[in-house]
Order: sequence, then structure tokens, then C-alpha cells
Amino acid sequence: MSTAIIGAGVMGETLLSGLVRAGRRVDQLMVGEKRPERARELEERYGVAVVSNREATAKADTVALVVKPQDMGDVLDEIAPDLRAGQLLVSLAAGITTAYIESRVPEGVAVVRVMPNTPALVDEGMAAIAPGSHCDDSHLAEAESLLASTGKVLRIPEKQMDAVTAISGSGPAYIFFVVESMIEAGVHLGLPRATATELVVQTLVGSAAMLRETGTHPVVLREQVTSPGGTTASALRELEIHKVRAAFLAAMEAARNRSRELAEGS
Ligand SMILES: NC(=O)C1=CN([C@@H]2O[C@H](COP(=O)(O)OP(=O)(O)OC[C@H]3O[C@@H](n4cnc5c(N)ncnc54)[C@H](OP(=O)(O)O)[C@@H]3O)[C@@H](O)[C@H]2O)C=CC1
Ligand SMILES: O=C(O)[C@@H]1CCC=N1
Repeated sequence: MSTAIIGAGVMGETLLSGLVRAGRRVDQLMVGEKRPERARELEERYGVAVVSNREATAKADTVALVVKPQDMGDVLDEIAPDLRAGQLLVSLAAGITTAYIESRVPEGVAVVRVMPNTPALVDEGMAAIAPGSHCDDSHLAEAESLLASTGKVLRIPEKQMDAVTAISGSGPAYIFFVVESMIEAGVHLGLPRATATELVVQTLVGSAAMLRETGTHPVVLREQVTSPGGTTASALRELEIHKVRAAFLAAMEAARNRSRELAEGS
């Protein structure tokens, strides 16, 4: 099965590199990319053919759209003449609905909406997938296998996609923000930057492994760290005073709302 990736920016290259690592034959992969220097870079790095969007669409069994939501309308108009019924079109764009895509492509093209995230770059991605109206199980399974090469995949109803975008799609950025803040705090407390970075990164990796491997609720894990009258309780009180929990809720509502706006084309 040949796969074309249209839009080889951060997420498109993440998908491409994952497919290559997973052992997909490079002669079964194509990239649609309009900038010549970027095309050369991808050809050199992966040995993959970089062709026009129309050629990629005409030749591939599966087309993955990884352009910005704002560019989606133009790209769909460009490739629509080359799409055919039964072909699989996978969109990784935030906000863009399967109904919108289906309204711009020939009848019978199977559309799957995906929300991936960047940890796919290290095969620890979290992707959610939702079928459009012309999808059968084989289409969904093919989309699942594309994403499974770089991490976990969850099948969800499309109505959950904006919330998923806010949680796991944008999620790595919130975690990096917390890490960055903790490193700065360490430096403020007098630690060398390299020491602070090593402490924070390993603390994050260890905490994530505990969550995954023990399956214990995060509240219980937090309570285990919080000795009565100790340091952690003092720190957590400050986080509550500064309304960090409320800030996370507001942030993720804003991301969910932005995903809905992108669907409206703004
Ligand atoms: N980054 C992330 O963490 C995630 C991103 N996504 C989704 O992935 C999509 C891409 O995001 P991201 O990778 O961050 O953005 P980028 O800007 O890095 O990538 C978009 C790419 O699309 C290219 N492009 C634009 N127009 C065309 C066209 N007509 N034909 C071919 N290529 C084109 C751009 O090229 P040029 O630069 O030359 O314009 C660029 O390389 C978005 O829809 C986003 O919602 C989803 C989940 C996570
Ligand atoms: O910020 C964005 O819009 C994209 C979608 C999810 C993560 N990055």
C-alpha cells in the first residue's frame, strides 16, 4: 500500500520518519512539498520521492494531509481531481471536520480524521482517530496502522476530537512549559542549569513511568510524595494559591475553543 504525505512540516516529517523507522518501504512513500530546498532535504534524509501534490494523490492508495488547517481548503481543491472513490484520505489537521473534507472531494473517498502528537518522533505518540461517513473497517484499520507505527492509537467519536486536540494534541507543549518552569526555578534556587535540567527531565520520565506502569491514580501518587508538614505540602499550597489547577482548565478550554474556530475557517 503506497502512502503520500502532503505537507512535510513538523508533524508531516514526524509521520514520515515514523513510517520509515517502522520499516515501510521508502519506494511506497511519497511526499508533496512545494519548497524545493525542503524537498531536497527530505529526499536526502529519507530517500523518499518528493513530487507534486497531484502526482502524489494520483499514485497513492492513502493520502495523509498534514498542512495547516488554514491551507486545507486550497489543498483539497488542488488534489480533488486526482482523488477517487475507495481511496483513503487521512487528515491530521486540528479543527477540520470529516464533513468539511467530504464536501470538497469526490463521492466515496474514505476520510479519517486524526489527532496525533509530537512524541510520535520517539515512538511514544498518542493519536486519536475518527471515521468519516464513507469509511469501512479496512480504512480505519489502515489509518490505525499508519499511526500505530509511532505510538498508541485510540478510536473515538469525532465529536470528541476538539477536546482530544486540547488534551493530547497540544498536551506536549504544556508539559514542556512545566519542565521549562521547573528548570528555571532550579536555577533560581542556585543549581547549575545542567544539574537542574537533568533533575527535572529524569523526574518527569520517572513520574510518567510510574503512572503507566503502576496504573495508580495520580492523586494517590501525589499523596505518597507529600509527607505531613513537609516540603511538598508547602509547594502544593503555593500552586493552589496561584490557581494552577484553574489555569490548566482555562487553558484547555481555550485550546478546545480554538479547535472549533479553526473548523469555521478563522
Ligand atoms: N505540530 C503539532 O504538534 C501538531 C500538528 N497537528 C496538525 O498538523 C498540521 C501541520 O502542523 P505543523 O506540522 O505543526 O505545521 P508546519 O507549518 O510545520 O507544517 C505545515 C507544512 O505544510 C506545508 N504546506 C503548506 N501548504 C502546502 C501545500 N499547498 N502543499 C504542500 N505542502 C504545503 C508547509 O510548507 P511551507 O512551510 O513551505 O508553507 C509546511 O511544511 C496542522 O494541521 C496541525 O493542526 C496536529 C497535531 C499536533
Ligand atoms: O497548535 C496547534 O494548532 C497544533 C494542533 C495540536 C498541536 N499543535
